[in-house]
Amino acid sequence: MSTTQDAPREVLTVTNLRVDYAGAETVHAVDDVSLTIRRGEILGLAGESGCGKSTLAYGINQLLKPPAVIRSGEVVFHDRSGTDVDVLALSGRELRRHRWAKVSMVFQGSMNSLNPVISVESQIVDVFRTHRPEMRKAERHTRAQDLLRLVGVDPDRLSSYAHELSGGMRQRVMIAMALALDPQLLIMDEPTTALDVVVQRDILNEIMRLRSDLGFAVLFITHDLPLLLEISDRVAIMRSGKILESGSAEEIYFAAKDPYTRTLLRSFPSLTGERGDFIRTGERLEQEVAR
Ligand SMILES: Nc1ncnc2c1ncn2[C@@H]1O[C@H](COP(=O)(O)OP(=O)(O)OP(=O)(O)O)[C@@H](O)[C@H]1O
Repeated sequence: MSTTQDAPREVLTVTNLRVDYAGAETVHAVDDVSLTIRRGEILGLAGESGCGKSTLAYGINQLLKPPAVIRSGEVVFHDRSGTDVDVLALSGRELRRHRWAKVSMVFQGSMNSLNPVISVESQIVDVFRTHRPEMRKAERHTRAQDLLRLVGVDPDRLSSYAHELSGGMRQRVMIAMALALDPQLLIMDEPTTALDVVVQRDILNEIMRLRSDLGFAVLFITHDLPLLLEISDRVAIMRSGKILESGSAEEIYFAAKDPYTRTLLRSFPSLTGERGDFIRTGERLEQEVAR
């Protein structure tokens, strides 16, 4: 576990964040959002396409590019050392360091961002060369092997190139890279959507196992509410740039307050049928993978 006893309970606080896309017609993509991510939890963010989930995720990690404009608000990262970091005030080297080492991201398309002409090892090792220049070559190699093992990929694959790996393996490599510097928060934006169901389940199991072994928090973004209810400790529902409500997965499932959340729940037959009795512990995930 990487958390220390004195580490703050929260890992990230977003307060009144507003992000617009400027243009002929301004889009208020994130509209006065406040949310807290607790250390070590999986916070699920659900909402229909276009509601602003990705804009919020990019905003949290200061990855937004024009025409996106952060109008107001604050994003504070609470480091395990006890230091608070004003993320939106970071720039240059400080910001790059923050992104890999403190908060890292895995996207749906991440697996396609592996460089096709560089081996898996060189790409993982690059993270260490940049961020841990003091590491010796042998140490970088051992750590790269460990990381692949951690995400369920044979370390022999270090010498492979992206085209020699399946989609699932490539996404696992991206998760390994995201974990390379022991971040305290992992933002995952539809990380398994492009994969087939069995591979998706496998990787989700892995993420849950790693989370409990390593203690990082996860902001998990998807439009797939049933999946989110299964894996999340808490769930936040987003619509038209706003967080409508948030609560434990059980609260959202059994006692959603907002009519929109109830409509969203009803729109997934798997949640209302016999198989909808979700079990969040991961047991069902394992059963499904075993089947
Ligand atoms: N580059 C851009 N320029 C203008 N508007 C944009 C841009 N990117 C996103 N938007 C708009 O901002 C709003 C939020 O988009 P965003 O991609 O954050 O939503 P989302 O919930 O992540 O959707 P999806 O699940 O489809 O990725 C949408 O109305 C979208 O059309």
